[in-house]
Amino acid sequence: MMSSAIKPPAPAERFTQILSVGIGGSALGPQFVAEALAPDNPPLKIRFIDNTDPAGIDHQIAQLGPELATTLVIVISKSGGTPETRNGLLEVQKAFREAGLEFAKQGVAITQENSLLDNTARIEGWLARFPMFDWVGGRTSEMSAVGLLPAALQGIDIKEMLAGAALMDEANRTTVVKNNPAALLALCWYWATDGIGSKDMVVLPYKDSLLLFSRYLQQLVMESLGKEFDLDGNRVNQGISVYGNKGSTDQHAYIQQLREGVNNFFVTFIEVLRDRPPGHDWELEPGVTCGDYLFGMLHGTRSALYANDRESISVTVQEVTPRSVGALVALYERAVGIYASLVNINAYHQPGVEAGKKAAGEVLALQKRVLAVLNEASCKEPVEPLTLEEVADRCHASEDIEMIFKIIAHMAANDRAIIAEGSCGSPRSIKVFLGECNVDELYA
Ligand SMILES: O=P(O)(O)OC[C@H]1O[C@](O)(CO)[C@@H](O)[C@@H]1O
Repeated sequence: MMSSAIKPPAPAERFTQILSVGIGGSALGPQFVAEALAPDNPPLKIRFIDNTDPAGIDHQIAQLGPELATTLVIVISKSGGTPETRNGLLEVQKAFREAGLEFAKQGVAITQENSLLDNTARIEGWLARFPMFDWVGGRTSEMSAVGLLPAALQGIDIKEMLAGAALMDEANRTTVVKNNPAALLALCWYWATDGIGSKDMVVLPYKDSLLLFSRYLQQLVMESLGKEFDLDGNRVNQGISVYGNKGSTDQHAYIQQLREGVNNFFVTFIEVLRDRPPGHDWELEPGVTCGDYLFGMLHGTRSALYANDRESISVTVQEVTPRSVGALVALYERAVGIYASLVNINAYHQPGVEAGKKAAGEVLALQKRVLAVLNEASCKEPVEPLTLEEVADRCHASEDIEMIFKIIAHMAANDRAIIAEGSCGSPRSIKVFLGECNVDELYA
């Protein structure tokens, strides 16, 4: 990539679209950068599968239609074992098989060497594999192959992104705090939130192309700073909540509450000085352009909030370019690191996420037991529809009866279980069985 060997294709070359499969730090940076910087008619248009929602995946694949044949699929996962990403890959591979296409010729993996994904891509002979390094965190991977490969293929100048990030890093190396942008930002967060996350960070870029900045920052800040224990093992429940969208759009949504409601936030205004590329501006009323209105809205809101004791930070960039976006990414990555040091926590792990993943695994394991019990009862002659209590008893999981109900309701909604009596609106009334008896199938 750095040698510029990777270029977007010329028209009528082999690929026309990119389908990126990844989640969290393996999706949010590329999504933000595509929205911020991709040209209006990129050489390769990018779309994302970033969830294990089957309908969402179907929607992306349906929208590709016959262009699946000319779609480069980039599967991104640092660990190479994230279930949502694995499921997205399996769904896409199924779509390729059904279309009579060979996935390996169009698949690219970005992952740590020897991960499950890396080994799959190697054994199946995918088009290419790009390494992710252990020391690059998922949420700080935008400037690695994770962000740079999709960006380069969309015709975005990745050398300029890196140059912007490098300039910002340079500025952040000074030990003179008032000249160090990341240290200043981190100190502002500390000041605004009393160093305990007492207020939320509302991120408001006044520029449509920066719409996804707040989503990107949400993971960067909250997954890094939201920690139960500090580095000395004290329970601290640290973190700063992040939300936002864009101005002035949000002025017509929730700014009313920010100005007059509960004072539990600070705003970060992202101001972009250049409204349009040179030579395209015009005055829609004497002396005033459309961009002047945006400028007025930003500064009007900022003053109105200030007048009511609501604090804000303003970050100003000249224009939205690969260089300024690279600089913004580096600024926030460093500010998060510095803030973590200020409050004595580890910004670079995420133990809390593991709890949810483990619990999801337990739900799926319970579902297999429920299926085994229902299968046995459904294979009887005549079929034996079971109540919730009966299913729970036979699963030896009476304490999980609510979860068993959820599992059955989900299966019934997807035609994988049949409600013989009662309705899901009144759980104790239902009797359930499977439409088919799968004698040969081993569910447990
Ligand atoms: O890149 P991976 O390993 O698939 O992980 C995806 C995301 O999952 C997390 O581990 C937990 O949400 C994030 O830190 C990470 O960005």
